[in-house]
Order: sequence, then structure tokens, then C-alpha cells
Amino acid sequence: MAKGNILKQKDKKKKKKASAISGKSKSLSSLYAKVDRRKAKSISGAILLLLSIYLFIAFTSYLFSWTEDQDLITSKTFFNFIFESPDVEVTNWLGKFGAWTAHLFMFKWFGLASFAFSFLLLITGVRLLLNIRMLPLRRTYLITFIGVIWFSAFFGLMTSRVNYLGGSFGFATKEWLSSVLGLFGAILLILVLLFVAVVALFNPDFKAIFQNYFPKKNLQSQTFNEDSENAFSSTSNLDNDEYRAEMNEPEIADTTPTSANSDEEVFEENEEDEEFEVTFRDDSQDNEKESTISDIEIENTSTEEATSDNDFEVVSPKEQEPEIIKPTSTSEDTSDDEFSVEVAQSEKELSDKDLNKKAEDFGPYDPKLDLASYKLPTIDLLKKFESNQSGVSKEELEQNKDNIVNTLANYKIDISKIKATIGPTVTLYEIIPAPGVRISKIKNLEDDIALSLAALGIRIIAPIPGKGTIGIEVPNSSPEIVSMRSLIASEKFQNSKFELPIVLGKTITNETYAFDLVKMPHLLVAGATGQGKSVGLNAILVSILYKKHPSQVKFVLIDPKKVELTLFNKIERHFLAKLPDEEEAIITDTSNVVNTLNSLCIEMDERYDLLKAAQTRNIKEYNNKFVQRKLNPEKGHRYMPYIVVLIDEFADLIMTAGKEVEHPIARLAQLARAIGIHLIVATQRPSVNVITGMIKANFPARIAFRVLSKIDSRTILDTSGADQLIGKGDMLISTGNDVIRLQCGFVDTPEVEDICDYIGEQRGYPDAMMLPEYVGEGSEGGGVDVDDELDDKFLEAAQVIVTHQQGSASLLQRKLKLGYNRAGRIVDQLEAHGVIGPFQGSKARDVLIPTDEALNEHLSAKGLK
Ligand SMILES: Nc1ncnc2c1ncn2[C@@H]1O[C@H](COP(=O)(O)OP(=O)(O)OP(=O)(O)O)[C@@H](O)[C@H]1O
Repeated sequence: MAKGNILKQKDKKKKKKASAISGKSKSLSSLYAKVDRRKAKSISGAILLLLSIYLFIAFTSYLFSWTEDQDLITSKTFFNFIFESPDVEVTNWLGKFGAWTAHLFMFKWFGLASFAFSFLLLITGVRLLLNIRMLPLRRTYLITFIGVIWFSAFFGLMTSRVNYLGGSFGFATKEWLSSVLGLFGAILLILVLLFVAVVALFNPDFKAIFQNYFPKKNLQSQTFNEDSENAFSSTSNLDNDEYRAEMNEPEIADTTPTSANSDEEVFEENEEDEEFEVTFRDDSQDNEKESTISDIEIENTSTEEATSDNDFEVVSPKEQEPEIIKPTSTSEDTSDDEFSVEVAQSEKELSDKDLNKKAEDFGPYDPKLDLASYKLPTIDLLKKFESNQSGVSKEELEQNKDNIVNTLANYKIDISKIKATIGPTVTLYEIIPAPGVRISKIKNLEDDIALSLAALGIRIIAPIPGKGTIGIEVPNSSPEIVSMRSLIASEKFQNSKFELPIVLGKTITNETYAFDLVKMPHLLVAGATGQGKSVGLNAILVSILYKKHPSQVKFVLIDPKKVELTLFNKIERHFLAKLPDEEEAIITDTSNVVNTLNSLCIEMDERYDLLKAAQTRNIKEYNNKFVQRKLNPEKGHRYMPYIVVLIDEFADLIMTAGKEVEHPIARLAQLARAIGIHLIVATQRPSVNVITGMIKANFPARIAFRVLSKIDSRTILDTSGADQLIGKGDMLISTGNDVIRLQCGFVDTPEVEDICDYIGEQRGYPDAMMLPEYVGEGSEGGGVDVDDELDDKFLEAAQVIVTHQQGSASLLQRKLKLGYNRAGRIVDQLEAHGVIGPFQGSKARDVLIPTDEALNEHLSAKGLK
């Protein structure tokens, strides 16, 4: 009987959905339009490609046949030439049309530069037909057109008559320019134009190029007192044990002499007086002592000795590496004439400016670069709903107000003021009761007021937090649909700087409600069947898809009902994460759910290890550091996308897998927020055995669509209210402190489909993001015999495991690019041969061999090497 009911309900739901889809002929037609657009793209792409090849052959042939064909073409119109007697034969490999086209481009227009047109057609054709972006089209077109004009003019200058080098355009340009500027002036101008164009288009670093080809010669030797281009002046008190020097710029060659004195050495530059450090180095001991000038203790020599026996170094405070000045003459006499220093050949070093420039040019790491051309879905994929703005008529407002006032009057409750705020589905009547009226009295009359208003979904908020008024929410007789389009287009959402932005609906005061999932940090969603839960989940996913690049966020979609999330299959290679070697990215099978959740726990542990190694506290700090290239990918660091795990129908999972599911969920809910894993768990059965205390404690943010009983409402929200909602996306969201009523944004199945198509058609990653391997309990043991044939990668794998001291198959998968099964087999073989310890659940296996040498010995002893 109960089963019959369920089937009936399902039937009803299916019919409802079918009618919703059939009613959307508009979106179907837009789908057809899209299919047609794709066809048109393919056809035009193929035509352009053929045209490109055609032009290329015609032009190439023209180079060999132009003298013969030209006589036949000149003085004829196109039609005369094409349709004249077939006896007239041309030499061009592509016949008359080829000869004529090539003549037009090569002779009449731009000469050799015309080949560029064939190139442009090629890249455009490939883009349209194969959706491969060989080069950025707009920029390439611009550069090519400028190039065509320049080369044509350049070749024109090289020739004395019209020919295929520069074409008529080049020749005409040459004629005109030489008449205005003379031939030499014209050549100069054309070179200047080339320079200008190169700078404007590519902005090359000429200095760096120059330095590359003509490396700066190090100054070989300098004499202190020479009035040559001496890099610094010095005043040194050589009788003194104190040595004082001043210098602001590291590069000796850039400093200028200010004074010369044999008693004191002062290094100066730009008139600034910065102290810097001087290091005296005793080569024999290779022992450096650093100190500011005034502190220096010259232990074993006087300054004379220093200048005669010892090397000394000048270390500028601003320098990263010291410039070393070595006295070459060993005269005891420190008089200026004889004292000379040689600047040791130091490695060429870039200035701070150049280094900063280089960092700028290279830029921070951009995780989006792998899919640089990825485009966010466009707003036109979402439908506009006709909004009947004034949702509530004046009469309806008046009548409701009168009813409220009269009902309260019946119970001897006077009110001093009443105000109505119209929302999309609900109007809020705010009441200020007369002095002395007890709030609880009004709250208790909830049902009576509802009865007198003859409306479902009356909710009384007494008092409205922070306002000191009592709110009565009355549903509008004709509720308005809040379109997802209006929410996505809202300024609030578009300008939000959230990490995982979600726009869910509109409040009863018509404000867009957007939040950051990262702050929530997990969501529990409940609602009886057919009340808008699936739409709500789609709205959440769509919000993120409208703001985030595939490199920034991944979804793990768990759908035991098997039908709700299938549409998102299309974005597998962009936005989904899955277990290695799993066929389907959307998980529908309970045992896979358990494996996936445990795998997420492993990912969480790995992420925590990386965070610890990077000395960061959360994913944001970590990714910031990674982006600034402060973390070495060689050491396992990687850019971490956020992972949003969505479970539609949690009750089903708890019923079938119980603790096996609850345990990893609780672990993730407790710990995963800092490393960027966020859970969204939905259920239509919010009973206490599904939403247990442990789950509730870790999900402070909860969403309730309409539920069937006050108890359900209490289970999910810890307060009643969800039982009084009117359905169809009417919802309450509790973020711990207050409960807000929202009308959830409506996004229809065809809209989701269009968005997924839009993303799915774009270039994606080769595969979904791979989660770490999790070997379920059943797969323990491996059953590998020592005598089994070893995998080809066995030795390499042993090396990797020992070097990283981490016995995990996922490490092998990553480092050796192996599939899940093969890596698992090698792990078993490594265990059988005593390289790693036995299986230990979600923990990596112990590595039994400490070093590479020990591994070599171990393997040799076993005759494996
Ligand atoms: N935000 C909304 N605005 C307007 N109508 C809505 C909204 N959300 C849902 N509806 C209506 O309610 C119907 C059922 O919604 P939905 O499929 O999301 O229910 P559900 O709670 O997910 O049901 P189930 O749990 O059985 O899948 C939709 O087809 C739509 O007509």
C-alpha cells in the first residue's frame, strides 16, 4: 500500500516534470538554434580550411607560372577570362580561377605577403571546425594585417617595377614615398614604422636583448686615485683599525668619485649617506666576519696589512651578493698612486629593477592558464520569467490587514501600528502592539490568525530580531517566480568577492540573498518531496558555475536517486572530481559513495600535510603562496581547487550504509573547512536517525524547504516554521543565529542543461580531477605471490616509494602516471617483496626501507636487481 503511494507520487512527479519540460518549447527552440549554430560553425570552418589550402596552392603555383599566365589575364575582366574558350590554358596548378585569384592577390594587391591570408583562413577554419585555438584570433588578425601592409611596402621598396614581391600596393607605396622622402628616406621611414609596430605589439625588452647579445664586461681593474671613470671614491684611514665606507648602489660602475683621500675610504653614490657592511675575508680560513664599519675588528692585521695581504670585500646593505674588490698590488705603501684594486669577476647579476621586471613579466602562477580560453556561461542561457511585479493587489493588502487587526481584536489585542512589506511570495505585516500586550499571546494565536486569513503558510515571528516588532508573514495569492537569471545578474552577486559564491533567492523584503559557502562552511538541506529541494541544489551549483573557473573548484556529486544530477555529467572534464578508474563521475552506487568519502578524507589529510609544509593555516593562504611561486611543485605542492561535495538524498545512504557513511561525513564536516572541502547534504527525510546529533553539530548552516511536520522542522532547524512554508521554493535558511525566509531562485532543467552544454562544449581537462585512491576493506591483502612476474615499473616504483618514504598507490599513480589498478598491483608486489608494510586502512602503508642505498642492497639481495 505504502509502496503504491510512493509509486503514485513518483508518477505524479514524473508527469509534473514532463509537463514542465514540454511547456518550455521556447528553450527547445533555443536548443535547436544552438544545434544549428554548431552545424553552421562546422560548415563554415570546413569551407575556410579548404579556401586556405586553395589559396596556398594557387599562390605557390603563381610563383612558378606567373609570367606565362599574366599575359592571358591582363586586359580581361574576370568573366571574360573565366568563360573564354577552354582552349586557352593556363599554367597555374589550380586552373583559371587559381591563376586569376593568385594574380589578384600577388600582383594587384600585396605580393608575397598575401600568403598571410591563407594562414588567417587556416587558423579561423581550425577554430570553427575543430574548436582548437591555435592562436588568439583578434590579435593574430591585427598583427597579420599590419604585417601584410609592411611587407608589401618593404618588398615594393626593393623592386623597380610591379611584381609579385610587393604587389601593386607595395609598388604604389614605394613610388609615393620616394617622391615625398626620397628612396633613402622611404627606407628609413619603413624601418622606423617596423620598430614602432614591434614596440606597440610586442613591447620587447631591448635592454635585456642587448645584454644577452653583448654581456656587460666586468670592470677588470680600477685605481682609487685615477680620475678616470672610477666607480667610487674612497677615503680610508689606513692607520686606523676602523674602516668606514658608504655606498648606496651596488654597482660600482654607477658610482662617481666624490673625494679621494689616503686616510679614509668612503664609498658614495647619489649623495646619500647609508652605512653598509664591510666583510674582511681571510681566504686561508675561508671564514667570513661581517660587521658594520664602526664595529669591525681587524684581528690579525692593520689596514695596511689588509690592503696588502688580505682580500677584502665590500658588501652593500642593499646587495644580495657582495661585490668583491681584491687589491692586486701588494705594496706596503698605501699611497693613492700605487694602490689599485681589481674587481673580481663576479657572476652577472640583474639589478633589482630588472629582477622585478622579470617577476612581473613571468607573473604569478595562474591556475587558469591550462584552460585560458575558458568562458563563463553567458546570462542568456538563463530564462527571463515574466514577473507580475505587483504580486499583491491593494485590495488583498487591505483585506489581510483588516483580517489581522480584527482577529487580534477578537482576542483583545490592540495594535498601535501595522506595516506591510511585499516580497516575491510572501508579504510581511509588521505589527507594533499596544503597550502592555504580551508577545507570547500573539504567538499562541498563530493558528487562529491563519484560520481567519484562510491562508496556508502563515508564519509569526515574535519579535522580529533587532526590530522590536512582531511579524506576520502572509503568502501572496499569486506568488512571483524568482528567476535564477535575475539573481545571477544582480549586482550583489556579480560584485561579490566570495570564494565560493552562492546566490540562493530573495528575502521577503526582495533583497537578493547571496553568501559564501566557504563561510558557512557546510550546508544541510531538507524538505519534503516536491517542495523545491532539487531546484535549490541546482541553483547552488549554477551559482558557482557562473562565477568560477574549472581550475578553482571541483564538484563531487553523489546521487543515490540516480536521476537528479545526471545533467552535470557533461561538465565532468571541467568541474567534476572522481575516483581513479571510475567510469562515471556522478556517484550513484553506495559502495562507491563510501570509497569516495574515504578518498576525500585522504585528500583532506594530504592537503593538511601540504598546508603544514607550507606553514599556512588554510587553503586561501596556501593557494596565495602557491600563486606567488613560493611553494615548490617538485616537493608535491600544487594549486588546490575547492571541492564541493553534494549529496542528494542522504537518508537513502544512511539507510543502506549507516556508519560507513556517517563516519567520513562527520570527519569531513569537522575538519575539512580549512582545506577547502565543503559538504552540501540534502535529504527529504529529516528524521533524527538520518540527521543525527553528530551531523547536526557540524552543520551550523541549514536550509529547510517545506517539511511535513513541526517535528521535522525542529529536527532540521531546531525551531518550527518549515512546516508552515508554502512549497515551490519557499524556504528558510538558518545560519546559526537567525532564520531567514527566502524564495529560492528557480532554475529549470533545460536551463541547467544549456549551461552544462555550454561548459561541456568548451575545451576541458583530459579527465575529471582524480581523487586519491582509497582501497576499501575488502581489497586488503592483494594476494600477490613473491614468484609472480614483476611489473616493468616495479624498480622505479620502489625507488619512488623509498625516496618519498610514503607507501601509497596514489603517489605511484601521480609520479609514474599509472592507472589505479596497475599502481595497486605494484603496491601489492612491493609488499610481497618487503619494501612496504601491510595495508592500514586510510593511512599510507609503512615504508620498511629507509634509504636508496638500503633499497639497492635489499633488491640485490633478493636478486631483483
Ligand atoms: N524556486 C522555485 N520557484 C518556483 N517553483 C519552484 C521552485 N522550486 C521548485 N518549484 C516547483 O516545484 C517543483 C518541484 O521541485 P523540485 O523538483 O525541486 O522538488 P524536490 O523537493 O526536489 O522533490 P524531490 O525531493 O522529490 O526531488 C518544480 O518542478 C517546480 O515546479
